[in-house]
Amino acid sequence: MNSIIWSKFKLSLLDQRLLPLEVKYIECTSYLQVAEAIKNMVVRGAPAIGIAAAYGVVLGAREVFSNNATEYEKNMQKVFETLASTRPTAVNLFWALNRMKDKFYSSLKSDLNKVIETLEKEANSIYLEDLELNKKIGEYGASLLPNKCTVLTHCNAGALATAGWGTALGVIRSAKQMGKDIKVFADETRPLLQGARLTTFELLNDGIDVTLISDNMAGYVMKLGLIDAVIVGADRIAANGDTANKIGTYALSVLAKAHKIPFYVAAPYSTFDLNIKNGDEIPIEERNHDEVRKIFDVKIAPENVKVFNPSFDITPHENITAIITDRGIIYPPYEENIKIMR
Ligand SMILES: CSC[C@H]1O[C@H](OP(=O)(O)O)[C@H](O)[C@@H]1O
Repeated sequence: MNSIIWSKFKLSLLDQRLLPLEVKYIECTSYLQVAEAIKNMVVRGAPAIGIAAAYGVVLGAREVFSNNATEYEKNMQKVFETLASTRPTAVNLFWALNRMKDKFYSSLKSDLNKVIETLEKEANSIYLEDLELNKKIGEYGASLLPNKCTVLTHCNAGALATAGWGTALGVIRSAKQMGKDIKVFADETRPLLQGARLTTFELLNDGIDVTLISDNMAGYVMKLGLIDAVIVGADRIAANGDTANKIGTYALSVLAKAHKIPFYVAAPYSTFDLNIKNGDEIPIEERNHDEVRKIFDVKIAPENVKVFNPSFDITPHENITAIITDRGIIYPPYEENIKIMR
């Protein structure tokens, strides 16, 4: 099931807020609609956010087109700024927008009338490249797993969070494809339940054995000896290997370390931000408090209760056994070995 479908100047986004209860696409014909969709998590997942924003630039380039290059450049600055302001943590958003910005300025100089066509080609290549990256991540990661293995994962780092196949779930898919006996425990992942709603949905659709647990069960499941490895996705990886991922990932890494269970991060090169030294520099998005007070709009807490709702946390590189990438598996010392991602 594609989370993102582009057809000439219309971007259809699978409304992931409704899954698994309803399959519905939101059709965007304006960059402002794409920005809203990213902000409201219609589309979510670091690579998917970057891909959607890239197509948002294509729509914007058509909406604000001007035959006057200076005016067009000014108009497009607003498009880039609007899309960049949607969510702060996943570096893939800024990576994709920078690629589109470079293409815009280079094509502006060559042929004003070819700008939109050039941008559409770039957005398509970002989409198709992500699919290839995920397959490579899958192959490298699957080689790490024993023939019979139970993996715990958190949130959704699957086909719905990417152009397809997935990063953490891509490793699981590739391992199954290699004939390995893979079972999965999926954390529900409060507050928006990407694990319960999206990961189980994907894995059941693929016939992969998945057991849903609430987040607070992870430690006990590890203590019972049911977990052989933890594999999660990422939203931004710093130059020392510190990794931003869905809230709850840090706690999982501490539990895995305590139980001597390997903890893997799976991510493409577009998730690395080697301009920042460590995780302290990664902006952590804080989201609407009702995301914690409600589930599917049903109140589960007093409406006037105070809430703290960080959408991500930082897993220190010391807790990460290895980072599985499209260029190979990176082991500590990360500051040295992460250089293959430059
Ligand atoms: C393949 S990266 C997916 C990554 O993005 C998720 O966050 P969100 O659902 O808020 O976009 C989560 O951190 C996943 O690991």
